[in-house]
Amino acid sequence: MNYTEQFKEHQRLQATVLNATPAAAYSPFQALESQQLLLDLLENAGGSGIDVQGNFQRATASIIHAVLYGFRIKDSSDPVLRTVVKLNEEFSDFIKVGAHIVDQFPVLNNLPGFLAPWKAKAENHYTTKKALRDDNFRRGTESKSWNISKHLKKNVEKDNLAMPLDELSFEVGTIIDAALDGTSDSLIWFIVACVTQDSGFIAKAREELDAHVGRDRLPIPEDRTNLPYITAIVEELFCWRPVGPEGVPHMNREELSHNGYTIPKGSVVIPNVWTIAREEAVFGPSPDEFIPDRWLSEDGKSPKSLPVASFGYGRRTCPGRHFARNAIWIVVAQLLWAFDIKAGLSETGEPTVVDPIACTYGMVMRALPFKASFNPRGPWVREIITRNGDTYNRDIGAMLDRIGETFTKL
Ligand code: HEM
Repeated sequence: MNYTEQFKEHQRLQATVLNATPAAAYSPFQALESQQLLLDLLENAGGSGIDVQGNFQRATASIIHAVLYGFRIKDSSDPVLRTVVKLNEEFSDFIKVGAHIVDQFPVLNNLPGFLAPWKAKAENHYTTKKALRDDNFRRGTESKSWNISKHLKKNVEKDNLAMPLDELSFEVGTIIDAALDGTSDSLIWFIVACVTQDSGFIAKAREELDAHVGRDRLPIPEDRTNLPYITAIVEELFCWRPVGPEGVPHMNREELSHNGYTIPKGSVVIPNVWTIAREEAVFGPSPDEFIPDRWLSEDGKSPKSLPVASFGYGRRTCPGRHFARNAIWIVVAQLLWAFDIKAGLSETGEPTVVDPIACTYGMVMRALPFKASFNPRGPWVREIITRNGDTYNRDIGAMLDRIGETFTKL
């Protein structure tokens, strides 16, 4: 969508539920799903390892579907989750610059459908997406407890905004699509970092966790100020493996001049996020190595503010960055607290070799499937993770209503 008044209206709505303050309200739910993830990983502990993708996708999908629509995703084969994953993959293929000849020659869009196969593909994509989004939005708005769909619908009606409900439904679905890949793929890259890049960062994180959290409870979001090294790990993750290394293409609305180059109005500008994240003058030496310490102040006691390109920039910067940071932070803290994470074993019992750069190409840089094993660091881990049983017996309606109450005070 162009940078129109209509687009700005959507951005304003997104800000009301995704800015730093509202985003903090979702932390209890993110912690709950992180705990469920630990339980799921614990189930497979001691074996030859598991394919990590399904578990991390499920956890992320469950957080976002719960807060946006009021229902959780309990299984990685859930049809709602599988449809979002498939649509995101299709979308990533569609928007590759030059993927279709019509991108170079827009006039070809006047051809009849049988000579323009991209039209049927796009139509089919849209129809599936709209049906899924409308169905989820209906579930959300008809649900008894608070959720973002209900909250936004109420605000659109209260403020008399000229936004039809199916446009709002599309808006909420866009947040789901945007949130799923970035968050789950960053977490999967974290596992790759644990398995392939440990030159001492795990021991350092454990030292911090043992000192401030101990072994009687899981880390919680409120521990964040005491755990700057965990924050440093998360920031390094965004830089080491930006999930969108080619950023998102933009078009400049005015002619620009940069470093002596003229960029004519209407050019497609593609930010090279990968290279920006490897700028030694900003991030220090060895940018290809996973070095969380570069994100710490000189005394090592607080995170250092460095620019992060992974979330985009300017007026289109990712509105979900606070949500993403919170969700990833709690999972990283709890995983490091709980497990020794190693590469999975082959059929003959040998550790498999995980290639730290094996990935998909397209809008999203996703680690290729690999196996990892998650073994509890000690007996206290199983005791604490299983202490309260399955998280599916929690009253999520009550949790969501508490988030709603927080919103009334914002
Ligand atoms: C590590 C996780 C994430 C990364 C790396 C990421 C990155 C990005 C990037 C690069 C953009 C495009 C910015 C541009 O156009 O320049 C974007 C857009 C967006 N992101 Fe994120 N994001 C992440 C997680 C999330 C989450 C958790 C949410 C919501 C809860 C979210 C919601 C959005 C939305 C709504 C847009 C705008 C989409 C549009 O314009 O249609 N993102 N994100």
